[in-house]
Amino acid sequence: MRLLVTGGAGYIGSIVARRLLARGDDVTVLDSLYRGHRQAVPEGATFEHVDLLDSDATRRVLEQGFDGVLHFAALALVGESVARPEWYYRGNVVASMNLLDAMRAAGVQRLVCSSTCATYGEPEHVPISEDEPPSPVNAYGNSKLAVDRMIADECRAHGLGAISLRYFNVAGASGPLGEDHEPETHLIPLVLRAAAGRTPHVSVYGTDYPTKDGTAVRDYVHVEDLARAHLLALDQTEPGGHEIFNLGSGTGFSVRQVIEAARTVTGVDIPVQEAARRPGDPPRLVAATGKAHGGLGWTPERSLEDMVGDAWRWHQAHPRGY
Ligand SMILES: NC(=O)c1ccc[n+]([C@@H]2O[C@H](COP(=O)([O-])OP(=O)(O)OC[C@H]3O[C@@H](n4cnc5c(N)ncnc54)[C@H](O)[C@@H]3O)[C@@H](O)[C@H]2O)c1
Ligand SMILES: O=c1ccn([C@@H]2O[C@H](COP(=O)(O)OP(=O)(O)O[C@H]3O[C@H](CO)[C@H](O)[C@H](O)[C@H]3O)[C@@H](O)[C@H]2O)c(=O)[nH]1
Repeated sequence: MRLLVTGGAGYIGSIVARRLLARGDDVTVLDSLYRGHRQAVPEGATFEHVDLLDSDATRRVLEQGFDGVLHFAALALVGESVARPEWYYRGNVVASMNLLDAMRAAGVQRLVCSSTCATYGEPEHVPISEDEPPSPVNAYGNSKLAVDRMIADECRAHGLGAISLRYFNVAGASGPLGEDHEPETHLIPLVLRAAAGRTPHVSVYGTDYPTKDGTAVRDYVHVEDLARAHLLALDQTEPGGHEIFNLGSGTGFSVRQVIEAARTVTGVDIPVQEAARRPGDPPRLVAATGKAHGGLGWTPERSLEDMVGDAWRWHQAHPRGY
């Protein structure tokens, strides 16, 4: 297939793009490089240095003709979204609207879009199924939910076939590609920075959560397992249909358990500093896995130790990132 990958210079998009190339697809990466890295665009992909907020440039890229789009490009920092919500509505909602306009004009009929468990906010039922009413608690989640709804309406009105994949906590690396965010806010890369001695300690945000050890629980999924789900989703879009799938392992790990796994993998007694809760962090987010298993035929295969181990190897090979 001829595919466009928006955000393909970023963490998850680059790894999915590499996998698509490996199965023989023709891949174009569109990225503004605002948060991504030119070096992360996999060899063999065509690169378009374009911002989705530039509607004319976006339209010109789509006019090249594609069988489908995988849409990863987004702003994705919860804290930043609370401080600057207008960036998030523009960068996620307006940018995605420009993409849909350009796809419609060019007659592109397949879309797989990155969504997030942040759309559920602080859910009433955990494990979280796709039927849980969305109720985001920050502008990031609100903007991503708006994108999912916009896509659903586009499908109904204009016959697009789309799948929104709601990732839980993505981690790990894949060959030459890994996680290099600046600023970095995610737990696993920060734990590994402390293990490498780049920071004096890792902070544990909140030790008074109603969980087994008092720290927040998340559902971690390996980026390679996630990449495989995208390939399955791409082949299952139905004209006029929009489906949502939660992507997680179904198992929750606390912050302390993640740090313990990193101590085992690295052999370093990683220093920890207990700190206050990070505002807006729910106590426990774990995916219900039934719909992705039944509907996509997807089950994650890699463990927390695999994620931490692969991220550690990547970190050691790229101590300063790309
Ligand atoms: N990392 C996670 O744990 C996680 C969890 C849930 C959902 N997601 C979603 O997955 C997607 C990818 O996340 P990531 O961690 O790889 O992020 P990332 O920041 O590494 O990658 C995003 C890429 O999009 C590009 N981009 C942003 N705005 C753009 C624009 N207007 N035009 C063109 N390019 C633009 C950035 O330059 C960057 O390369 C996002 O949509 C995010 O919301 C990520
Ligand atoms: O230095 C740190 C960093 C994080 N944490 C804790 O570790 C857990 C995981 O935090 P991350 O920042 O790694 O991930 P989040 O669960 O906050 O965020 C993830 O889920 C969000 C939805 O809630 C978004 O989709 C986001 O893109 C995705 O990375 C949280 O309880 C957080 O408080 C720490 O204790 N110390």
